[in-house]
Amino acid sequence: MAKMKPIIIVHGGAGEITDARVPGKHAGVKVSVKIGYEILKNGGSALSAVEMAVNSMEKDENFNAGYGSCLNTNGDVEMEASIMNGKTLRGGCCTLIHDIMHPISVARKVMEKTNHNFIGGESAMKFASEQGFEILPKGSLVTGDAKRALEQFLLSQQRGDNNEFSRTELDKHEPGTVGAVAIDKNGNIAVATSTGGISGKIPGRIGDTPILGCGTYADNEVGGVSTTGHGETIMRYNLAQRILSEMRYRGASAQEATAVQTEAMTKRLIGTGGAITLGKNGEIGIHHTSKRMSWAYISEPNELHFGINLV
Ligand SMILES: NC(=O)C[C@H](N)C(=O)O
Repeated sequence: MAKMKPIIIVHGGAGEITDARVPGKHAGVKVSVKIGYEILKNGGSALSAVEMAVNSMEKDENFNAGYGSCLNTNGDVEMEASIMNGKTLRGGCCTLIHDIMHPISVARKVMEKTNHNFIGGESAMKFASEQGFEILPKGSLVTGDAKRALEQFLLSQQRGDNNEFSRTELDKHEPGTVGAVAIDKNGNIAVATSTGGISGKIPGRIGDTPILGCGTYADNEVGGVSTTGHGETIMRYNLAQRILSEMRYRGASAQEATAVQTEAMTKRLIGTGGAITLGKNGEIGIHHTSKRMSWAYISEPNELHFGINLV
């Protein structure tokens, strides 16, 4: 296969994102994308690059994944993640994970060590433990910010100003899902997305992030997409798959497809979100209908770009 120039793009979540949160977001996505690019530059696989890029944001409390995840109504963390290999179209997904720092690595094990795509709940916890993942003491991933976000949610519910879509105020307190899309020197594409979901979710709620075609999709023949935003909306719209279809069947560029489909989703279903996309030749797409979405990418030769506002 022809040698490709490696490239990686990451996101740190779509939402309201207050000014106070911007520096932490910028710092976190920059660290993440550098880790991923270093792997690609040294000949590593796109899969390892996206996994490690996401790992770095999972342990950073500026993001809603791993440590710092949003809390459900019981005040507990329930996380979910998915990873996909664009060469084989194999995917690994997990949900209802708790007390594990790196759900994306559990997802990778599901992909590589089982004949299945998706494992959830206590069986997924058992699987993770058998695979050697450390199960942290209960509550280890809960941060003060996540507790405050849940308090805001409960208050807004009492006030009755919390409908399905208008989470604008709530959003300000949430730190944002994480994702990464990469192409390695062999032209293989991989995508990874990891989240704590949304504050005040019903225990057991499953969102878009662990679902292939919604939160994550990779296909070497077209490209890769990782999404973030209102999960119920993204799931119903199949946002990642729609962006890739726009590229495959209409010949749209990665940027055009990402913008057209993200806008169309919000127009049709109200809920907002965003996506990062790489076309199979390394073209970039970044768009969001939320106020902000933090992102960063590095392409040859070592050029780092990052941002958070719509351009
Ligand atoms: N901030 C996010 O992207 C949340 C995630 N999409 C969910 O609804 O679970």
